[in-house]
Amino acid sequence: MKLLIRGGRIIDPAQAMDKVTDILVINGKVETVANNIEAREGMKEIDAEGLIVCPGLIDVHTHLREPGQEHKETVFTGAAAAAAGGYTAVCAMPNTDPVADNQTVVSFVKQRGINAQLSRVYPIAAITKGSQGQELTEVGDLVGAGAVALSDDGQPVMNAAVMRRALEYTKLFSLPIVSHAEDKTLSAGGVMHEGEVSTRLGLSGIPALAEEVAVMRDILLAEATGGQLHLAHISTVGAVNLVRQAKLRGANITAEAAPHHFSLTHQAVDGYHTDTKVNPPLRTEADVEAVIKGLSEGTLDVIATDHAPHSMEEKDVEFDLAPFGLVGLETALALVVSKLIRPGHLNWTQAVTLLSTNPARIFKLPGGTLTPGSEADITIINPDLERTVTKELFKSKGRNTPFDGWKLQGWAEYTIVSGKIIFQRNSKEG
Ligand SMILES: NC(=O)N[C@@H](CC(=O)O)C(=O)O
Ligand SMILES: [Zn+2]
Ligand SMILES: [Zn+2]
Repeated sequence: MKLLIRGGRIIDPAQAMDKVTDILVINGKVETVANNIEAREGMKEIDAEGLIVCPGLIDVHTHLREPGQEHKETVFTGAAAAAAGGYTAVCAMPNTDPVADNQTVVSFVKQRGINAQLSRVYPIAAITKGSQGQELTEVGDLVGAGAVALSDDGQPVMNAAVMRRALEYTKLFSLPIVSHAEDKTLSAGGVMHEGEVSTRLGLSGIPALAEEVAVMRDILLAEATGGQLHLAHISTVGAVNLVRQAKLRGANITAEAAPHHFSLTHQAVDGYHTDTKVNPPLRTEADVEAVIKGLSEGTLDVIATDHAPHSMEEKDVEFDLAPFGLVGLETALALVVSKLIRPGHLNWTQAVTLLSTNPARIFKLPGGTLTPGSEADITIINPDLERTVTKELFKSKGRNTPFDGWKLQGWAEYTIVSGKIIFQRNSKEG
């Protein structure tokens, strides 16, 4: 199998490359990146003129809902959504039913991912049994079954002693601990950001402090243990500042932010649309600016979707009762291009670093570069293509997006895994 991608703008931050050239893929691996590669018989060719060619996007924070909640999403539909969004790999969060806290569920998710033959699926296993926050899981077994990180995402690990032991123990396996940083005693009962909008709408608030207290605790535990901490969905000014200060001290931590936290504020909740109900909640304008600054200066290392599909029936209830979460795989890239690159907050090298290079490095995954010999996981992006987000066209089963009807620029044209095209944009769908 040979694939020649011709004349694209290749952006590979891992080798400080940003140039218009060709790339040849043989047997699933990048063979060469060079000018004027000669086309040979039996080679498939892609004309990438005017397009961006970069290492495949990797989402380190996806909820796939299988096993147990297949009406919301399956590994197959989630991996198809990922492919359509330009992602060549996703890390699947363990808050399934049952929870991925044992080898059986972890290998099941991994195998489902292999069977789908779409984007790669890397399971994340639970930190504690049942994600109940009490008893640690068997890390060695979980790593053996294919877990690439541990997380109780959806729930914080409220017990600091448990988190301390988890950070200590996973050091042996060089495994990141992904923290859903939320102090439940501060967030309890809240359904949106605590501020002027929650007061006006009469909804109970989740204060920024609920995130910041937990972020600070986890940073202290990471510094004390030397464990590898990755902070999920950072959303407040204070949390960005805490991460920045910790990094200046040399702490072994990384952090991510989600597209909805740089694209929307709590004002979007006005109207009580439950597709704006997400945890952590949509915050203030100042928080959005801090997240954007954090991404542009490198305080935040990763853009991750926190793709959290729910069914229409579950979301079609009063705001207080709806589950938290929104889908993100099929809008993330266009939001990065439209909200960060076009306005000049990020350049393309920074965007690819946040979407591919850093995710691969932090979670120690294949891909993340187009250096010869590496996996041919490649995303080809049309930076100028403008489309209207149409949730009915999502490959995901989830329709819970606050971005439906938005006109956005910058969409994946091709998603390639191991040299195989797993997604190609249909020109009719635009
Ligand atoms: N983000 C969300 O609002 N929901 C996530 C859980 C989580 O990421 O905390 C979910 O699993 O639905
Ligand atoms: Zn979470
Ligand atoms: Zn999540």
